[in-house]
Order: sequence, then C-alpha cells, then structure tokens
Amino acid sequence: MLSPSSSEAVIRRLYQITQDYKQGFDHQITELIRMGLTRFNLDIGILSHIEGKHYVIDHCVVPDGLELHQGDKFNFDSTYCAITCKAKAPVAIEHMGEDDRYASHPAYQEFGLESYIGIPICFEDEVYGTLNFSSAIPYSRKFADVDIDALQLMASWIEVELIRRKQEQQLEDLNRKLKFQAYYDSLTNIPNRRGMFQHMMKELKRLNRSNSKGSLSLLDIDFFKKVNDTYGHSVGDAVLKEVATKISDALREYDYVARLGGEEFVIWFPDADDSANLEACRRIMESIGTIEQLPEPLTVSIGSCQLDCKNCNTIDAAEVLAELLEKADQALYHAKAAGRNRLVRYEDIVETQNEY
Ligand SMILES: Nc1nc2c(ncn2[C@@H]2O[C@H](COP(=O)(O)OP(=O)(O)OP(=O)(O)O)[C@@H](O)[C@H]2O)c(=O)[nH]1
Repeated sequence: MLSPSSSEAVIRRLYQITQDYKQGFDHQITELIRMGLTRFNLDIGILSHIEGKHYVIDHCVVPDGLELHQGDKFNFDSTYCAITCKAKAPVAIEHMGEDDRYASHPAYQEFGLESYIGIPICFEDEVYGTLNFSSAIPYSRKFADVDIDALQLMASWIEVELIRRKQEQQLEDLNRKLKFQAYYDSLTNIPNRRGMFQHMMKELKRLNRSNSKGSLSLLDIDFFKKVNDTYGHSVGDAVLKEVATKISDALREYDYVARLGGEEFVIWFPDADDSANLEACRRIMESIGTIEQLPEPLTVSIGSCQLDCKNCNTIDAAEVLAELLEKADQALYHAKAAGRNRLVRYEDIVETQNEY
C-alpha cells in the first residue's frame, strides 16, 4: 500500500537530483526517469518532445532489448502522448487493452503497451511533450492519487528546469554577444582594436617563450575619403567589408587581421620571415585591387616591420606591441608619402637613414 510519504521520498530524491546540477541536464533527467520507474514499478520511462506532427524521444530509460533511443521520432497521433496531451492532465491506465476508451487507439494498436501513466509537460504556455512511464504488462494495482501527485512533482521539476535552462542559454547568448561587441568590429566582423590587443598580448608572450619571429603590417586604404565622397558612405562601408574579407581570405590559418579603426587594418604574421610577409602583403594588395564595388581599382598602402624576439624576454609585451605598431606606422607614413599603393618595410627606412 502506498502512503502519502511516498511523495516525500520523491521530493527528497528530486532535491538530490537538483543538487546534482553539475552533472548536467541529461544526467538529471535520466536520474529522474529512473526514479519514476522505481516509484511506479514500470520499465519504460520517457521524456518526449512534440515537434509539429512528431513525437520525439528527448530522454528515455528502457529495458534491455527494447530499441528505443534519444532522437527517435514517431507520428504524434499514434502515440500515448497524443492521449495525454488531449486530456491536458495526467492520464493513468492500468490495462489499456481492456479499456473501452483506448483499446482501439492507434497508440495501443502500434505499441501494445498495457499500463501507462503520463503527464503533459508545459513550457512557455505550450505543451512541450510528456513525461510518461509504461510497460507491456498490465498494472498490478490501481493507480492512486499519490501516484498522480508524484508524477506532478516530477513534471513540475522538469518545467522549472526547462525555464532555467532557457534563461541560462539566453544569458550565455547575451554574454557571447557582449563579448563579440567588445572585441569585434560590427561592420566587418573581424576583431577590433581591443580584440587585437588581447590577441597580440597572448601572441607576444608565447613568442617570448619560444624566441621566434613575427611580422606586423599596417594596411591603410588609399584616398578612402574620396570613395565616401564620390559613391556615398554605404558604398564605403561595403568596400571596408570587402577589404576585410579579401585580407582574411589571403591569410594562413595562424595569421591574424583586425580593424584598428576607420580604413586602417593591422595584420600579424606569426613566425613569418621577411619574404613570407612580403609575399602575403603583395597577395593582399593584388586581391584588394579586384574589388568590384568601385569602377576603378582600389589601392592600399602597407607599412611593415619585423619582430625579432631575441631581446624580448625582459620586455613587457605591451611595450613590444606599442613599438611594433609605431614602427609599422612610420613605414606606412613613408608608403603614403612616396605616392601610396605600395609596401614599405621599416627596416628599409632605417637602412636608408643609416646610409646618410
Ligand atoms: N564608409 C565609412 N567610412 C569611414 C568609416 N570610418 C572612417 N571612415 C572614413 O574614412 C575616411 C578616411 O579619410 P582620410 O583619413 O582622409 O584618409 P584617405 O582619404 O584614405 O587618405 P589617405 O589615407 O591619405 O590615402 C574618412 O572620410 C572617414 O569618414 C566607416 O566605418 N565607414
């Protein structure tokens, strides 16, 4: 004989399952279904989900040999779930085949389950699916109010958990969006100045340890103001996006590009020697020249400099980055002053200056 205290046992177990949140929702639901199977002394436990005209198994615990798996889909109308959802309340049937209401139901015809206890699960004012327990064997006693109470407790737990999961997901999405906004440029979808700083700090610290080389380039679109003035700001925006795409497409997996602001981009080539860097920059310039938004070829100027990390061990990464940007900027200034549409290496400027 079941006593009201059996509901207390369910509450206690649900509390333990809640405490187990670190194991994840899948584990918690499986434990809840296992508890239900023990509680009702049945052998098939399912949390289902309705997708249009389909009944989909979200989670299930079934006896060995029964081929039922997460993700399996059935026609909704020919499931016991349809009976429960139509009732909009818990349904408990001890002997389906001898019940005039259900013996001819397609669910019974198809699955032949004799005993069944199920309840609709609601989520955001809609029926999400059902929690149900069943068996191919008729039930050995009558389902009682305490059984329904226990089922309702389990359903409430799932409903609260579904809401909590959704909120958690929304919070995660929001955090991801905020992080993206903080570190990425919304126009071109590549990292912004802050993103570049974060990436370069990591890179330079790694290079410091491995004592390797790298190369940094500043790329600036030539006469971009004229593009805006002649064709309008929206064409200017489209050109900026296309330039970002062309640069990204020309890079190797470990190279890195960010938009520093306006029409200026920074490109980092880790471990690149001088010739690899120059070759990549030439490829980028060529590719940008084929941009289709404008009737005339678009040109860019690039200032590059090399990092040699032999002396970087003792220097602060932020200082190294500031120095790299400063050198590349000087080289870019020379490229602009010399007529634009060209690449200038900082090392060449220094060499020329030393000759005088
Ligand atoms: N469409 C668009 N224009 C931008 C954006 N950010 C900056 N600009 C424009 O970029 C232009 C940069 O102009 P300048 O700094 O004079 O440079 P420039 O015309 O490219 O000349 P040089 O660099 O000397 O070759 C300005 O007209 C800015 O308004 C943006 O997000 N979208």
